[in-house]
This record gives sequence, C-alpha cells and structure tokens, in this order.
Amino acid sequence: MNVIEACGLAKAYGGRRVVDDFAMTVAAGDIYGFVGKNGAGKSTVMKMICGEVAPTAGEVALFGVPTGIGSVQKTSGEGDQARRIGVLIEQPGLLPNLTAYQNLQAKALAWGIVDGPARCEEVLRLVGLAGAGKQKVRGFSLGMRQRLGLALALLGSPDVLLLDEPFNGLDPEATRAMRNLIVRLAQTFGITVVISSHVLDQLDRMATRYGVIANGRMVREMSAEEVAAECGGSLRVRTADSPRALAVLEEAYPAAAFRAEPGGTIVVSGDYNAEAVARTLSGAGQVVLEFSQDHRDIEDYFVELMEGGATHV
Ligand SMILES: Nc1ncnc2c1ncn2[C@@H]1O[C@H](COP(=O)(O)OP(=O)(O)OP(=O)(O)O)[C@@H](O)[C@H]1O
Repeated sequence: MNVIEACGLAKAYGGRRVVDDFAMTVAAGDIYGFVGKNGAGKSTVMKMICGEVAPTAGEVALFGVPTGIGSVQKTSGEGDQARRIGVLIEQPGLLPNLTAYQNLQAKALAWGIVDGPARCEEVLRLVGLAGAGKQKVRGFSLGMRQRLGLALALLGSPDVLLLDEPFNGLDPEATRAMRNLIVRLAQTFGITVVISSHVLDQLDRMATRYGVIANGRMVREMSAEEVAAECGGSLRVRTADSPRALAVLEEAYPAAAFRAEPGGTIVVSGDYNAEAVARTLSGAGQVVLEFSQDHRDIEDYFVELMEGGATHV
C-alpha cells in the first residue's frame, strides 16, 4: 500500500512557486531518502504532507485516502489521522525549562493520549533517553534534543515518520546512534520513514528508496537497488594476452558488456561478478596485470541528479 501519494503538489510564497507540479510515492515499509539541494523545497513538501502548510495546488493522499487541500491540516495535532504521522521538522519546539518527561507529558495531554504517562516512559526508552527523563531540556546536547524530538514524534504511535534533517548538527557518534534508531523503528515497528538529509552516506546505509527534488519538482524516484546498479560501475581488466582474455570472458559472460581499450584493458560492465571473472581468467591461464573496480560515488550521482532538475522561470 502507498502510505503517501502526492500529485501535482504546488506551493507559492509571494507569487513564487517554491514547489511545483510535485509528485511523490512512498510505500508502506519504505525508508525513503528525500534528497535535494538547499532551498529545493524538501521542508515545504514535508510540511504539506503533514498538514502544517496548506498547498497552493495539488493533492496528497495518506494511507490511500485523499486528504483534500486543508482537510488533514485542520486536524493536525488532534485526531487519529494526524497522529498516524509523526513529524520532526526543523527545531522540535522543546520547552527548555521542563524536563524531557514533562515535554512529552505536555504533548500527551494536548493530544488526549489515554495512557499518557506509560507512553511517555515508553518513547523515552525507545529513543535511549530513559535515564534522562527527569533532566531539564536546557542542559541537553543537540543529539539528546534530536532524540527527544523523535520521542515527541513517536508519542502518537505513528505509522509514518517525517524526519527533516535528523542528522543536522550531530557528531559522528550521535549520527550513527540516530541512524540505528531510525532503522530499528522501521524494522521493529514497521514504521514507514521519510528522511530528508544532505548526509548521503548515512542515507546510503539505510534508505530503501530515494526521491530527488530539484527546484521544487521531483526529478526522479528510485529504489536503493537501482541506485546501487547505477553506481555499480565497471571492472577494468588487463592480462598478458588481452584478445584471448576478451574471447574467454565474452563466452563465459554473455549477459555482460565488454569494451577493449587501446592499451589492452578490457572494461566489463552490466551483469558480471568480479570474483567469478577473476576465477575464469585464472582458470584460462591468463596472467592478470590489472584488475580494478570503478565505483561511481553516490554523492556524485545524486549531485548530478539534483542539478539536472528543471529550472523555474
Ligand atoms: N514561509 C515561507 N515564506 C517564504 N518563502 C519560503 C517559506 N518557506 C520556505 N520558503 C522558500 O521556499 C524555498 C524552499 O524552501 P525549503 O525550506 O522547503 O527548502 P529545503 O529543500 O528544505 O532547503 P534546506 O535543505 O535548506 O532546508 C526556499 O527558497 C525558501 O526560501
């Protein structure tokens, strides 16, 4: 089932369309990496999905139900539908003079969560802040604040989490902890997660699907497998007898593509397995002089896509 479907979505500020004709599909269980340059429109899209910002045009369907412009928006913060989406967008709006627990309790009360105290304890535990529940938030590190923000987003037991730059300002250790936590939430509780982030190497370790936005439009959506295949690159092989090696490989791997370079290097791409190629060559008595794998950097790949978006007038 698609949990989020956006179609023809647009948002104009002062007559300028910062999101335009935007489409997005997020399926249940996805960890969806939402990628785009600064100002591309990621936060605005997420705010429209969760109902914080009313679209100028277009439609969002949540859990297969069209929200209609403004309908979920009006229930934001109350009601079951709004609670099915947990949101961490920009600063989580924490009250610094209250403890972590009190911050959660205030929201639980506002939302009328029946088992409020137990749920507050539970989400604190989930985000690894069980020991810090009685501490005032003003003494919290950025990493702890982000975790508490995530706890607030989890309070209503959401089916979907929208996380805008959850790694912002976190050191490598806190970044890893946040990543592991998000993956655990997705895998253990089946929560669908949409994460906007510039930290591509973190997304690369967790995302199952990607969407790339440029100038307010979706440039491309693709699975992690598609990204891996496109970044997979090629194999460069040179042996003492390149024509013979080429003939051996072409016969052994009919589904792969081969290109012979003038210096005798054979470039293998498509459907091949590097280890098997090495074994085939050695089995054919070929003396291997060069054997290296070219991988396309995932960052280069996304930067190219992010820059390939249509520009607005
Ligand atoms: N409330 C607003 N009023 C006017 N312009 C806005 C408003 N919110 C966003 N914008 C503009 O819309 C564009 C998209 O902003 P948005 O925050 O959605 O981008 P983003 O992709 O999330 O960027 P970043 O990665 O920097 O957070 C920007 O040019 C921004 O200045």
